[in-house]
Amino acid sequence: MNTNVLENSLYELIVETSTNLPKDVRRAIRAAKARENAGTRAAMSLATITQNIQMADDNVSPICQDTGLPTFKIKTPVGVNQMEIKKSIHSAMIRATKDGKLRPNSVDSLTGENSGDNLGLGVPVIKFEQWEKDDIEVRLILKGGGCENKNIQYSLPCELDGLGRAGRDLDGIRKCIMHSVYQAQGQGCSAGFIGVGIGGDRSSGYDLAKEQLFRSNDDINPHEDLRKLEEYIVNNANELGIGTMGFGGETTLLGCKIGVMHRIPASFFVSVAYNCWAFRRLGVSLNAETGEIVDWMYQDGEKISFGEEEQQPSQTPEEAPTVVTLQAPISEEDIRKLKVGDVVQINGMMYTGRDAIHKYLSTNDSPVDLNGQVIYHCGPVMLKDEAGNWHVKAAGPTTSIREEPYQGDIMKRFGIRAVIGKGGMGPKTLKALEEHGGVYLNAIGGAAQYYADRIKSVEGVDLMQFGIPEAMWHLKVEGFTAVVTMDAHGNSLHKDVDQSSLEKLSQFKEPVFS
Ligand SMILES: O=C(O)C[C@H](O)C(=O)O
Ligand code: SF4
Repeated sequence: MNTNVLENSLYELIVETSTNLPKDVRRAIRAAKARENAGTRAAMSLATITQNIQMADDNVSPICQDTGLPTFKIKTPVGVNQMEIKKSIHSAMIRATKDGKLRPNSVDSLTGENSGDNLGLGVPVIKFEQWEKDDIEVRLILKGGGCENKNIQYSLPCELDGLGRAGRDLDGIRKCIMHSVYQAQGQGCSAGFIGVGIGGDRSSGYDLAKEQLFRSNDDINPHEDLRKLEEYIVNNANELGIGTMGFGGETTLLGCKIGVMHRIPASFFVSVAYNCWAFRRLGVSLNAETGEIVDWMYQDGEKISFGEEEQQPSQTPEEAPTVVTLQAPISEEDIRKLKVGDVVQINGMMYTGRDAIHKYLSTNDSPVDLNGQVIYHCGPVMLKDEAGNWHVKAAGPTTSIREEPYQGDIMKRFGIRAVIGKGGMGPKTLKALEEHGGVYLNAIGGAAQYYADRIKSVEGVDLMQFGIPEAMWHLKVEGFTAVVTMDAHGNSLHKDVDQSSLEKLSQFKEPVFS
């Protein structure tokens, strides 16, 4: 096999997977958009999502800045050199990272050092299998961290919030899956897709769950009980009212695929792999002699483009939210005027800060004056040009709840007035927002192209020792739009949606499959 051709084919697979959402996923998102009522937060969020999908297509740039943990699943005919394929994957990954199609995402778990090229111990994940066919099949999923963190594994029997006892039967499984959707709230960038593995042990159960994410969203489960369960879950999970980004709404779940395997008598696991709407998985068939791509997977049917006319749903004046323009630095008085539900448009500076920065600021001084400023929970994809200037390639929000232990104290200590992220924060931050005069602003998770477009220049960077995604980038923005979901008056949309969805979950307590 010609290794250059093979490397090019794998490079193409990586770039397409990161930038071009598969057709089955696009169909599900389009259907969800059609279900939302015009003017609601869910409809506006879905309009941003579809606009972002289109921008990623047009710019050939990452749909989401978190290009995830790459997992390759490969089937080869007998006699193909698997070590050669592995080497070509590694060089294709390095190239895709240099070209800004992947974020440098591989971090040493002990030192925190980013390898810079997306390679590392166990990264990327590559799994080989042999088969009888003549072609090589390579499937790739780029699974982001926010949704991965919402995976959950149940050991039956167990007691579940809102649902009571889940026993070792089909109905207990049903309860676990309903609960898994509830517990993800908006933090895995709903509306999501779930893969479920029934049985196995803790590791093979999760493998089976992830295997389901490689099924086409439109396929029909040949196992009749599982087909019924999949249908039940998609229909009823959408009654939970969590909605896009956890803002409330008609669609919470876009797909559910369930697989089953045997278990040993003492164990009964139900493992759920949650994937965000930015469901990046594709596959190719390669000619085993030449390494050329002969076919693409998941690409049946018409390609759905999300054109201009679809972008903004029409709004009646009374439904339209209040839009407030903020110029950073922002005064306490202006912040206290904001209420949950307001839409803000930010102009001026914002500073990125995520996990490493929050930990750092809890015991160190800030490299810049943050008084009145805005912190953006974001780990962007950045590229340096030949003149040494940085450019933003993708820059959506990251899950904020991870900063809950630090956020309130840091806001007070440095005088920060607003934090932007996604998925909301908890009671400690809510209390600090009230005491100090601060707001939490929710941006649309995954909309990395949409937000990159609002960033007009990169004015500087600090704490680069933490690596590109974790450094503190100084960004100048214009018209950066986000929704107030936690205000300085003790209100939190996240708390409200959590409570109302728990009440709705409890309506699914009675047995269905007994
Ligand atoms: O790492 C990121 O940029 C985002 C992450 O995927 C998240 O959802 O929190
Ligand atoms: S930010 Fe959201 S869309 Fe992007 S990888 Fe994380 S969970 Fe997925």
